[in-house]
Amino acid sequence: MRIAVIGAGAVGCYVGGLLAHAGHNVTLLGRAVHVDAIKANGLLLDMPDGSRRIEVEAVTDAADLSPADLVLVCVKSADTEDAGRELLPILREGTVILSLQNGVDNAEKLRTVTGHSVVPAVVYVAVDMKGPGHVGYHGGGRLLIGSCPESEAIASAFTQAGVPTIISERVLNALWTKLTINCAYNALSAVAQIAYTPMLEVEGVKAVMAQVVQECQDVAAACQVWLPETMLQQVLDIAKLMPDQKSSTAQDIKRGRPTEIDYLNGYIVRKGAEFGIATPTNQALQVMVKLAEKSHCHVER
Ligand SMILES: NC(=O)C1=CN([C@@H]2O[C@H](COP(=O)(O)OP(=O)(O)OC[C@H]3O[C@@H](n4cnc5c(N)ncnc54)[C@H](OP(=O)(O)O)[C@@H]3O)[C@@H](O)[C@H]2O)C=CC1
Ligand SMILES: CC(C)(CO)C(=O)C(=O)O
Repeated sequence: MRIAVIGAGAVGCYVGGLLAHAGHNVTLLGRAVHVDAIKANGLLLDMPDGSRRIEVEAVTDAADLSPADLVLVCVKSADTEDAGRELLPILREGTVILSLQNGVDNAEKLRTVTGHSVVPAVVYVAVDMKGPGHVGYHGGGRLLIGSCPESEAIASAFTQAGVPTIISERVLNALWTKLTINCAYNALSAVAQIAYTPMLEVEGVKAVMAQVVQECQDVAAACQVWLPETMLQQVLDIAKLMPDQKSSTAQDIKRGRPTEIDYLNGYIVRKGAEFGIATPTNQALQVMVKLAEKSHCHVER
């Protein structure tokens, strides 16, 4: 399968690297710092059983990409539309675009920009870039992808490559469930730079999370998405699953990078406003992260 990965960052390098290792024809499109390192030394992937170097094509210019059977969009949500415009020349009639991103409307944005059908995916993996062309793995690894005629072949290729993938007719629900978890954890962990277990021990935190979840449920219902009745319990259980984890938003703030908060709590606020649903807790958390972005913006790169 000819695969183009738009966004040679943590998720793109992890999934693209494993697919290349399994023998697929993969090209990563990314920034020079990572592409130069990958060209010089291969992609370095740290796994629990040791590190491996993977030979994989990498380019910085979309014009150097060949037509693809499968395009994986792995950029942060703020970059989705630009990525969609960049991938237009490599699309053919049968090309499948897969959005490997958090947030619930990236596939829709890509559909609008490309005029092509796009399959959403939920990414249950924790990875980061430890340095140029160097991916660190911290857990998980599964994907849930939406259904399309090619889904079976894609899921099978991914699973064989070490990315266990299942197909779901309810991928939008799963994306909303993940969004709700992100809304409850990411901002609180970010503004305090605190891990989940100590965070939940602070008086009032669970009550704030319950308010966030209720607002997400109300907005989801207005969007015709029904979150599970056990949503709050699922949220609270995350801290037991990853007690020492700090959110990706906390990590972005620490590194002085822009966060995805406008597509997490910010999305709930915007959609709530559209439907006349009050979302004061999500709004307060969004604003707190925007403030933290401003005050921490040159802390650590
Ligand atoms: N990391 C994780 O464990 C998980 C991430 N996700 C989601 O996956 C998505 C990707 O996250 P992640 O991999 O962590 O992000 P990263 O920032 O590590 O990777 C994205 C990379 O794409 C680059 N990029 C952005 N736009 C373009 C473009 N048009 N052409 C080429 N390169 C581009 C970015 O460069 P620059 O920074 O210079 O813009 C960056 O290097 C997000 O939606 C995230 O929420 C979901 C689950 C887990
Ligand atoms: C699930 C969670 C909250 C784990 O840290 C996450 O997805 C994130 O940090 O963005």
